[in-house]
Parts: sequence; structure tokens; C-alpha cells
Amino acid sequence: ADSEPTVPVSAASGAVPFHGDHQAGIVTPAQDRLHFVAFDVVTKDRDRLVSMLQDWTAAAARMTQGQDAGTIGAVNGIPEAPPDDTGEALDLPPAGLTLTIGFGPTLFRDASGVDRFGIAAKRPAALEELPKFPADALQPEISGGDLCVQACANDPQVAVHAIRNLARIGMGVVSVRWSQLGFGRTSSTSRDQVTPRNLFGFKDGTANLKAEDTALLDEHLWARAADGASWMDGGSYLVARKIRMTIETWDRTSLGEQEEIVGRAKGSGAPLGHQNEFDELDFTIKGPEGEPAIADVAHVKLAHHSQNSGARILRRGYNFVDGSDGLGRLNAGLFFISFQRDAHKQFVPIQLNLARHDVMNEYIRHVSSALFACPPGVKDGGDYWGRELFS
Ligand SMILES: C=CC1=C(C)c2cc3[nH]c(cc4nc(cc5[nH]c(cc1n2)c(C)c5CCC(=O)O)C(CCC(=O)O)=C4C)c(C)c3C=C
Ligand SMILES: [Fe+2]
Repeated sequence: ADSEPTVPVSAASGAVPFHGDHQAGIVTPAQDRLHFVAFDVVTKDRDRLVSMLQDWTAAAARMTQGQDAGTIGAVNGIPEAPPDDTGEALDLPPAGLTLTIGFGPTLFRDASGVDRFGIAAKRPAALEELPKFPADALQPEISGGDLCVQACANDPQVAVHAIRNLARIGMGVVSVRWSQLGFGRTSSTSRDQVTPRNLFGFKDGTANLKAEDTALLDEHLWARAADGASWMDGGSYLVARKIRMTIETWDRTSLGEQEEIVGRAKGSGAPLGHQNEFDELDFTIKGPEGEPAIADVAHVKLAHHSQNSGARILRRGYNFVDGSDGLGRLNAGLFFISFQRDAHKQFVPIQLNLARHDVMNEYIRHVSSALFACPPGVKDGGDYWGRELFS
């Protein structure tokens, strides 16, 4: 509350370009709100699926620029037909809306191994299902999915409107499997942004990969044709993990213990034993008793690239509160999203290290998981989401 916003209001309400080499919504400065949805494809007809992806692309290009989903609009059609836009974003600005699509492993082969749409041979090795991690408590009904769309915006109504219209356009081809609302981004993806706080009250996203780190992004974020799948050249892999936080227990933990668990000061975000938020982590710095200032089991040490064969990820998660659980506790946590060039080489080793050793595990539980291949950007008006996969 005591810091000045760094993004001017006009930028927060403006439009993010839809066309480009990479999809928007990955290195785009993280917006404030999320509506994430996973769909099951319910048709067996490849042509219908491709045709829906073309319709989705056209609608996404329009909605991200602040226009109605369809060319007629919410209120200009004939009275006898349902409108081609649902109307709740009329009069609202684009609000930085980005729509990012991903393809799940089950789109390529179903659980019995059937090549559903003739694309099984194009499934990249990087899109193998994620392994089960120690203490995972995953709920299948809010995990996985054939397709996902990540809608981010600075106005929740704009994000919800976009997902609702995509679901409407996809009726008969896809059905919503699960969806998640999020608020208060828990990561910065640009150095222009103030680091936000998660529901443990800590600054989150300080040591994230940032849009400005172009060489690191080439190394750790963007998939390349040489990685094995030419249709993913310029794309990235998205991991989503809904992580429930037992915040009532956390709130009864002392400040010192909270800071030891994270490895950073709660106020400034500086690594323990360091001065400033953005100081590089130095694990040789000692505390007053000669012990390492950052404990070996501190979250930031276990997640650090030096402890995980150099693996780095771009985090883009959101806080969530889904009401309460009927036992007087908030159903709250972190909807973790990360983008990386290969989740099996980056997210998996980091998460294994955390699942085995992180003291934070006493206060969190992973309840859903999903992996999606996000193709490169839509180049122009003649291109569409998934063209290279389906051509
Ligand atoms: C597998 C990847 C990660 C999961 C899952 C994860 C969950 C998680 N993290 C926090 C809070 C913080 N994380 C911080 C840093 C951090 N976290 C990961 C990875 C996962 N976190 C990485 C790679 C890093 C950066 C480590 C580094 O290089 O320094 C921080 C510190 C601030 C920051 O740098 O962002 C906090 C705070 C929670 C609460 C959580 C699950 C609920
Ligand atoms: Fe973390």
C-alpha cells in the first residue's frame, strides 16, 4: 500500500497484441486476474475440432482487442437468434486480456492408447504425463484436460467473459472439465513490476525468469524445433498445480520460523543474511551462530537452479480463495503456473526436491495437476491455434 503503482492505468486497461512469434500471456507482465480452464474434447471428428480452433482463434483475436467475440456482437443481431457475444464485457476496456492455449497429453492418445485425431505421432516427449510426486493428493476431476486456455486480465469480468464465450463457441466439441479463478498475481514476469505477495504474506516472484532476460528465456523458456517437435518451435510447456495452503496453521507459526522456511525476510523479501530483495543468493553467508543464514531445507535453496542441475522456470501463478471448507477454514492457496522449455527437465526435478525436503510441505497440499503444450504465437489473421499441429 505504501508503494506507487508502476504500471500506468492506461497500460492496465489497454490491449495486448494477439499476433506474434510467441503466445501472449507468458512473458506478458503478469496481469492481476486469472480464469484458467481445462476442456475435454467430446467429439471424435477431427474436422470439427480444427474448425472450432479456427473459430476460437478469431474470437480470441477480437476479444483481446476489446471487441465482441463474434462479428455481429452482443446487441446488434436479429432478435430471433442468440447473440454471438454474451455481453458482460460491453463498455469494458480490453484490460490487458491475454488468451493462451495449450494441448494436453490426452488430446494425442486417450487412456486406452487410441490415436484420437491422427496426431499421436506428433506428441513430443516433453508432453509425457508428469510423474506422481511424494505426498501428492491429486483430485482427478480438477486435473488434466485435453485443452486449456489461460485467460489473464486486469479485470476479472473481462477474463471470465473470454472463457465463457470460448466455452459457448465450443459447445458440442468441448466441455469444461475444470476451471479456476485467481487474483493477486503471485509472480512478476517483468522488472517493471512490483513483486506481489502470496497468501503466506511473502513476496513471490523475486527470483523469477523475467521478460528482460532474453538469453535465459531462449535457454529455459522457449521450445525449439531441435527439441523434437517442429510444431512447438517458439512454444512453451505449461504446468498447473493447485496448491492448497493451510493458512490457519501458518498464521500460528512464528515470524522467525516462517522466514526460515522460505529463506527470505517477510518484509523486504531479502534473502536471509542479505540486504536487499534482489541480492543474488549466497549460501555461504553465515547467521549469528555460524549456521548457514539460508537453511539447507529453505524453500528458496531447494528450488534454486544451483541445486537442480541448472533448471529454471518462469512462474506465473495466482492466489485463490474458493470460499471456505465447511470446517471454518478458508479454501485458499496458490494456483501455481509455470512455463518452461521441457517440464520433465525443469519443473520435475525442482518439484521432486521440494516434495522430498521442503519444510513448507507441512503447510501446503498439491490437489490438482496438469501439463499442456502451448504452441507458438498466431502469426497473422490467416493463422490459427494449432495450425502446425493439425496440418
Ligand atoms: C516446483 C516449483 C515450485 C513450486 C511448486 C513452488 C511452490 C510455492 N512457492 C511458494 C513461495 C515462494 N517461492 C519462492 C521462490 C521459488 N519457488 C520456486 C519454485 C516453486 N515454488 C522457485 C524456482 C523459486 C525461486 C528460487 C530462487 O532461485 O531463488 C519464494 C521466494 C521469492 C521468489 O524468488 O519468488 C517464495 C515466497 C509457495 C507459497 C508455494 C506453494 C504454495
Ligand atoms: Fe516457490
